[in-house]
Amino acid sequence: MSNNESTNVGPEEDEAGKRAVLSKLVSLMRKLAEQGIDAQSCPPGQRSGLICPTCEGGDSGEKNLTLYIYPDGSSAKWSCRRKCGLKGVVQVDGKLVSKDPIEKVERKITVEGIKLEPLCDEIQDFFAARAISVKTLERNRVMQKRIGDEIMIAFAYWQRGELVSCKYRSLTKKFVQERNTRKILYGLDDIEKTSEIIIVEGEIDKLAMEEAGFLNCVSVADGAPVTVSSKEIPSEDKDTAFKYIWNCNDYLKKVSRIVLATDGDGPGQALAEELARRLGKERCWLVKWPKKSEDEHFKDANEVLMSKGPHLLKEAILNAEPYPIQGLFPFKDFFDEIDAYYHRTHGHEYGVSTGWKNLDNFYSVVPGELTVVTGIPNSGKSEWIDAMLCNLNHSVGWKFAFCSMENKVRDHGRKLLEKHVKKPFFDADYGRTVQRMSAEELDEGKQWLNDTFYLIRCEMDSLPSIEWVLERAKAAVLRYGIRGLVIDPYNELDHQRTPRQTETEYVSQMLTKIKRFSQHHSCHVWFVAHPKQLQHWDGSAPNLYDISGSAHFINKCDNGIIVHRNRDAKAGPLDLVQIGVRKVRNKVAGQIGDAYLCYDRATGLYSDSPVTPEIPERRPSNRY
Ligand SMILES: Nc1ncnc2c1ncn2[C@@H]1O[C@H](COP(=O)(O)OP(=O)(O)OP(=O)(O)O)[C@@H](O)[C@H]1O
Repeated sequence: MSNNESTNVGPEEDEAGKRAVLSKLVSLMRKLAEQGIDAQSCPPGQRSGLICPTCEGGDSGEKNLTLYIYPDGSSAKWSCRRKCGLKGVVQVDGKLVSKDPIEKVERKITVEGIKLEPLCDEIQDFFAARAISVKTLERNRVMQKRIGDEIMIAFAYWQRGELVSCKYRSLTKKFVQERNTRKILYGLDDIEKTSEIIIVEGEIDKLAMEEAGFLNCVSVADGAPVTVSSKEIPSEDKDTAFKYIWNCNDYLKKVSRIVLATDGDGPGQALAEELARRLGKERCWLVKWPKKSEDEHFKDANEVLMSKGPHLLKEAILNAEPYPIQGLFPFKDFFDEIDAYYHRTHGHEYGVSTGWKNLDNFYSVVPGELTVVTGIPNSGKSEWIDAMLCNLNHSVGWKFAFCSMENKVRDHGRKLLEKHVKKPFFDADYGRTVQRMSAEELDEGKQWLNDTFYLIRCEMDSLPSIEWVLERAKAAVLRYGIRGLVIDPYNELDHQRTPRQTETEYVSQMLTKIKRFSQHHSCHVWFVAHPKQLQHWDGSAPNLYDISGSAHFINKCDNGIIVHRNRDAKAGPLDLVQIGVRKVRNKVAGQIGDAYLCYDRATGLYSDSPVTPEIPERRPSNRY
């Protein structure tokens, strides 16, 4: 109403209007009271919270019913925020428009009303053939009904002494259900006082369970879905296929252990999954039916009872396994792997020797691990890794992928060929002592290069991201069967961080990705990282903590190695190389310590050094 209109209304008319609204409100309150809603204290024009007359606010008795009375007193609407489904609208001059699905569909039935009869001999024989006793049939009040000229088994659905619904099954396996009755679980009263229950897929399976001594069993009311739904679980009022679960929630919510003994076929397992999704997987166990033959399992409880008897059925139920929860495993799921490890059937369980006896005690190469290699510039990190890969290829035939952005391909090829052929590529100064490799040796070497190494190179101007590199490495595992990946060096990758990400967080996440790749593909990764600019460097070997970027390199790697070479003729031979193993997570693979190798400039090969001199380390640390 506009301001103009309100000023035009006289005091008498105003009073008459108020009286009309009041009279409508009185009628409305009466109509609401008929619905069990006491709206006496609810002012019109605003939402009020009341206790729902259907669900009574659950155990906590909360005021979940929202009632709204229109300001003119002409009508009111309500809905319950709990999942009882009560909704409705009432008009003073019109009828109740109830939206309550239960009100609409629920029919009250009785044994006499739906004309149930005691079981005839034929049906008793049918059950006897299925190993179901008369005693069990009687306790479950299984009856029969004539529909047309057919006699059907009547499975009565009781709840606290009241007949709620009835399902009929002909001997030829046709099913009919009493229409417009409330859907509940079959045998519901049997689980009222138990904390452990069994859910089966059919009424006859419920009876079979009783023969095996389990009374605490219910059957679903409807059959099984064909597959598991890919959608979220619908809200209670829309979850029509599983209405029987929601309707029995008061019984089910008290239960701590639920054994799902649905059929072993696809739909039966889909039903188990749908039930577990609704009931909570953490309190569900799953039955695996025993074997029927070499490659077939029994389908359900009744089949096991008929073929193997009550003891085996009982055993199957007692052997139910915890329902699988994604990401949560019992240790026994890994026993095959542990056995294979113990018997060393996969190979390389102790790690593969790098090819140098001096290093065998400290470091060997285990598939699926991450080794971080550091050392000051020009210390020979790349040379040593290349030499090791050549050794690994010669000893166990492994293949590798290189992501080494600093190397020109032809230079890298030259260095690898020299190690393989054991001769210099050129007859330049560095190799004058040994004869140059022949053209034939080059050809054979090229073939070996091609069969052994794969190159991950970003042809674009931009630097590759770690994800980009790992994607190609994965392809190399699948296509060529590589067993190792070298990323050399770390600072040649694109390290764009999100605005809020610290370098530490970034490094941690990057290394997690690398480790996941290496473990998943059983592929060893060597990751070369440079140390920070060392101030006042005295020529000694750096420490793992000197790696530029973050301490995560040391924390996350399985092995940490420092390559260092002597550049002081007074301190020892100039070809002497120190391989400092500073971290070994897996004691099977090695231990902390130093090995000394000799470097041959002509061929780029390393050999075991006969001497083990003391080369002082910068900032000695007892951490690694
Ligand atoms: N012990 C050694 N004695 C003499 N020269 C060596 C020795 N080790 C490596 N070199 C030479 O040093 C050069 C650099 O080696 P390499 O590229 O492997 O070092 P790096 O530590 O990986 O260097 P950067 O950190 O710059 O990548 C190569 O020419 C190699 O032949």
